[in-house]
Amino acid sequence: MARRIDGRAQARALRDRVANGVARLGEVHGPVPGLAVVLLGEDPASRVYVRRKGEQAREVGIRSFEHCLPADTPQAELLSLIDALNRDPGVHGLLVQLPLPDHIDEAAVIAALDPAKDVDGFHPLNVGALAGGGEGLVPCTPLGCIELLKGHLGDLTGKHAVVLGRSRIVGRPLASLLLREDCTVTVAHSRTPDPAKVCRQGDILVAAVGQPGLVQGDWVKAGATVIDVGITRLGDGEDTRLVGDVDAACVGRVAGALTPVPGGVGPMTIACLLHNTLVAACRQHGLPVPT
Ligand SMILES: Nc1nc(=O)c2c([nH]1)NC[C@@H]1CN(c3ccc(C(=O)N[C@@H](CCC(=O)O)C(=O)O)cc3)C=[N+]21
Repeated sequence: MARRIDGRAQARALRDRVANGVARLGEVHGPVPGLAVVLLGEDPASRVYVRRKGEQAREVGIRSFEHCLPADTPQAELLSLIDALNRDPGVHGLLVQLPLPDHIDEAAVIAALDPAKDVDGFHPLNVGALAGGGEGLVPCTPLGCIELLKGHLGDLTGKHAVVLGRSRIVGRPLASLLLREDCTVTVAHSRTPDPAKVCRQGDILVAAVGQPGLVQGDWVKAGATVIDVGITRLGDGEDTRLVGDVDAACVGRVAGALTPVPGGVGPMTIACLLHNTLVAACRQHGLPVPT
């Protein structure tokens, strides 16, 4: 049976490190890091994440500002809120919850963020910095995947990593991060012929497509480390459950280690958001980033 990689425990450890970093900032009379989250509309799942981010931010000593606006908020109003938060010296990290309602131009909103406060790492300057090997802010979910992999495997040098999915938010930035860790990287996606055969080559396999149970036992090399990024809520009403992109029952018999859903990548994503907020606050004040 595959070992279960405990995302909750690793996320807790990362939050402890962030809390220490925040406390050390206080000792040198640095800023209290602040994180602003903007949410448009009533999507209940998004509200849960926003609340969770707020609670965990406060636990590590980060100030949390939540802006929940109605779904029909005009784009101009959203842009002027972003402008105000860009200028607010108490806000070091700024995140707009995605997806946005149809009448909003997502690219325009992301471009309006101050890249130094863009703790999601979605602004074109941060995307470019990551692709070019520079020092920007890195998207939280891919960063969480790297943390989980290093926590389990240690050094990733020379491992063949297969990323299933090429999204802007996970697949693409994760491929860049794995290259930075000196992996051999293959990206497979919806137009890849025989994706099972490609995935089977991976010492590391990361599934990030949002298709519940897509990855079966014969998609996985024996002993591989498998990270399941997909989080899909199945069912309705009272009777719902979260499922990943990996069919855990059969993959668990082949893989060496596997992240669960829930309790895997999700909690690490939030911990990395807090980490990015600390990093952003330090850089904005010209202070060294605690490690
Ligand atoms: N600008 C932006 N940045 C995001 O990072 C972002 C976003 N928009 N929009 C929505 C998605 C989704 N997302 C999750 C974060 C944590 C869990 C998480 O912690 N999940 C728990 C379970 C949560 C539950 O029980 O519902 C787990 O996997 O164990 C899930 C999903 C961040 N997102």
